[in-house]
Formats: sequence, structure tokens, C-alpha cells
Amino acid sequence: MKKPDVKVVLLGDMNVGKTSLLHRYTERKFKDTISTVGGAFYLKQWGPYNISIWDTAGREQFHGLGSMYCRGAAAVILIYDVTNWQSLAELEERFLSLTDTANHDCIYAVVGNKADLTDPKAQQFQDPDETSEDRAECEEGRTEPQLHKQVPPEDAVSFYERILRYKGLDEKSSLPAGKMCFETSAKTGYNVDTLFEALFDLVLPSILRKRNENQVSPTVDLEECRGANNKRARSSCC
Ligand SMILES: Nc1nc2c(ncn2[C@@H]2O[C@H](COP(=O)(O)OP(=O)(O)OP(=O)(O)O)[C@@H](O)[C@H]2O)c(=O)[nH]1
Ligand SMILES: [Mg+2]
Repeated sequence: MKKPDVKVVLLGDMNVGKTSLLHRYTERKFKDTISTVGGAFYLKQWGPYNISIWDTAGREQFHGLGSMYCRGAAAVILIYDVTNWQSLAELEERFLSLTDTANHDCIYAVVGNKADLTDPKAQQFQDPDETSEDRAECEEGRTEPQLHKQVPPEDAVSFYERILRYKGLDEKSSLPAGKMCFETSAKTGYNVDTLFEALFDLVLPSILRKRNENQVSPTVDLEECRGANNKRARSSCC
């Protein structure tokens, strides 16, 4: 298996659509999901780089695993459901502290999913890479968005600003909220490529730094090491 250059982690409460977003991006379809157990990852080839995208479980019982999944992350996508205000509150109360193990220069995106339920633009969007069969299935029962958006975009922006404060980052020298807050629909594909690809571009410096560090760090010749250890072992046993 190829070695990932960087890690991107999806975090958020159960049912917000983390797995569906990953399916939409990687498989170009919206399919049935079952609540994630533990976590799972997908390896994405991005030009010459390999990016691992980690899908985590939102259920309370797996909460303890979150900080393990975030260890060494170059980007964390914090996902809420636009029709559920509590899912945004949970990001701050339960999930933000899990990112303490992420890289010091980790990038954060705040994503309101299920925009198709509230926004005609997101509802009418068509993923150009979706097969006609998958699209027909998705179109079934399509009606005008009827649900009330419980989370206005300004609340997501305020949350992003609080993330920067929590991380001790200066707002002026950090990526602006306007660039890091998204509304998506895993169901129609609205903004899904935009989200992942914007992040991949932004983690590029992290990838290059890591590759550089690997090049300059002294390499250890295992064969030579083994030889030396054998010699030492031999000499100590006599
Ligand atoms: N309308 C609509 N429904 C969605 C969207 N994304 C996900 N869903 C539905 O929301 C439910 C939960 O989706 P999942 O992707 O399993 O949610 P999750 O965040 O991975 O949940 P856990 O694995 O339990 O943490 C499923 O019924 C999905 O079909 C979306 O963009 N629009
Ligand atoms: Mg899931």
C-alpha cells in the first residue's frame, strides 16, 4: 500500500453525513449508510501525492478514539447538519478538543452538510460525474427543499473564529473564515469537490515540508544495523 503523505480527518456528530460526503467524493454517489463503527480511511491520489481521508464515528461511545484519529492531521473537517443547530454546538463542546493531537499547522474547515434540505441551489445541483442510474435513484422523490435552516452561515463563521482563538492563532495571519466555511450536500454533490480540493491545495505546504524532513533526516541502513547488532551480540556473549 502507498504511504500517505498527509492525513485529513472528518469529525462531527452522528448522522451529520460524514460517511455520505466521503462516498460522494470518492464514489460519485449517494448511497445508504450505516452508522460508522470506530473509523475507516480512504487513500486519495492527488497528483503525485497520497492523501489519507479518515472517516470517524460520531456516536458518543466511540468518542475516545477521536483524538487518536486526529494525531498528526494536516487538516480537520468539522461537519454539522444545517438543519440541526445542536450538531454545530456539539462540534464546539465535544469535538474541537479532539484536535489537540493534530499538527501545529493543521488547517480547519467548518462544513454545514444537507444543504439540499434547505437551499434550492444545493437541491438542484447535479454531480457531473454521477452515472445516469445513480442520478435517477437520487432524483426519486426529489421535492422542493422544505426544512428550515437552523444554522445560518454567520454562526459557522463565528465558530471558525472561535477555533482560531482556541488554537491561539492570529485571525489576520490565518486562512479567512470566508474560505474555510462551506455548505455542502452529499446527496446532490453540491460543493463537495470544492471542499475537498480546496483543502488538498491548502495542505500542499504540509506535504512538501514532510517530504523535505524525510529527505534531510539521517537514514538508517537496517542491514548495517543488523550486522552491527549481531557483532555486538556475538562479542558480548563470549
Ligand atoms: N438530505 C440529505 N441527507 C443526507 C446527506 N448526507 C447524509 N444524509 C443522510 O443522513 C444520514 C446519516 O448519514 P451518514 O453519512 O451515515 O452520517 P455520519 O455522519 O457518517 O454518521 P455516523 O457514522 O453515525 O457518525 C443518512 O440517512 C444519510 O442518507 C445530505 O447531504 N442530504
Ligand atoms: Mg459515518
